[in-house]
Amino acid sequence: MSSYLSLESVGMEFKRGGLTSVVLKDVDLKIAKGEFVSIIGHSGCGKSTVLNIIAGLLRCTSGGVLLENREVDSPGPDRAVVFQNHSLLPWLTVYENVRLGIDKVFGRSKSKAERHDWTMHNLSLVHMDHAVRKYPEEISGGMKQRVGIARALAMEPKVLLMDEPFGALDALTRAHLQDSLMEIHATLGNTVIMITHDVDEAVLLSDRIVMMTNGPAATVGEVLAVPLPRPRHRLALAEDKTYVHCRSEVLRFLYERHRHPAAA
Ligand SMILES: Nc1ncnc2c1ncn2[C@@H]1O[C@H](COP(=O)(O)OP(=O)(O)OP(=O)(O)O)[C@@H](O)[C@H]1O
Repeated sequence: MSSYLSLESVGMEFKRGGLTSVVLKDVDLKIAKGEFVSIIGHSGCGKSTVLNIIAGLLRCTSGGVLLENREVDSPGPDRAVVFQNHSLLPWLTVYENVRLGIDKVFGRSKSKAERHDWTMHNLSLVHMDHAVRKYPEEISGGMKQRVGIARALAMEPKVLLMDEPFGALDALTRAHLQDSLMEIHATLGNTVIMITHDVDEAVLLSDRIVMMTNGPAATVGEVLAVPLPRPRHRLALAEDKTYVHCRSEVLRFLYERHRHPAAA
């Protein structure tokens, strides 16, 4: 069966001077359309490297990535990335930051009025349509991440790639953004791959959690399905048996079966 996105025996080596370091080895993963997948693993195991290979920002040294059966070998608007620290252009307003990418990708296919509407639509998806005239320095960290997500969604990517998107935010803001992301995923049905260090975040948001072994030569250790119905509500889940079980499975993987060498 062919999958929507597939990583086939992906390997990555970095060469520096005469030294070669094997970061990833035989990473195999198949992701279905509309699936929400989290990648979790100890610091430095290679999560960002996996994401950057899918994004086309890095080329793997063996194996390959297929999206709808076509090989991924360069960045493209079909794979939008949201990083931990927002990458908004400080001299542009919230509106202009989102509009810029829309003009670039849809300059020919959408009229000016349609591009305006599309900008506003995506800003309202992340509840930022009230701040269109503000500059990045005038809004909070959480708001900047919202705008970054709007900018990524506006590309209508086939896959939304998120590298610890909420890692720099306080717990409350993080919870709000997680709820918004679940809402967006429910509305648009996008395929999402998210790196996180937060076990609760992984269980709350994901259909499956990919747990990576420690490097060097890191690979997929285990994949945990999260069979919780949606919509999911954090308060109701706190004592839900399936939730608690998934949470402890991930913790067990990280702290028993694949304890970080630095902590051993
Ligand atoms: N361009 C590069 N050249 C050499 N080594 C690299 C390069 N990029 C990453 N690495 C190495 O690859 C390994 C994996 O890095 P990566 O950033 O993918 O890990 P990570 O799991 O995302 O870490 P963290 O959770 O701390 O963000 C690290 O040992 C890192 O030093």
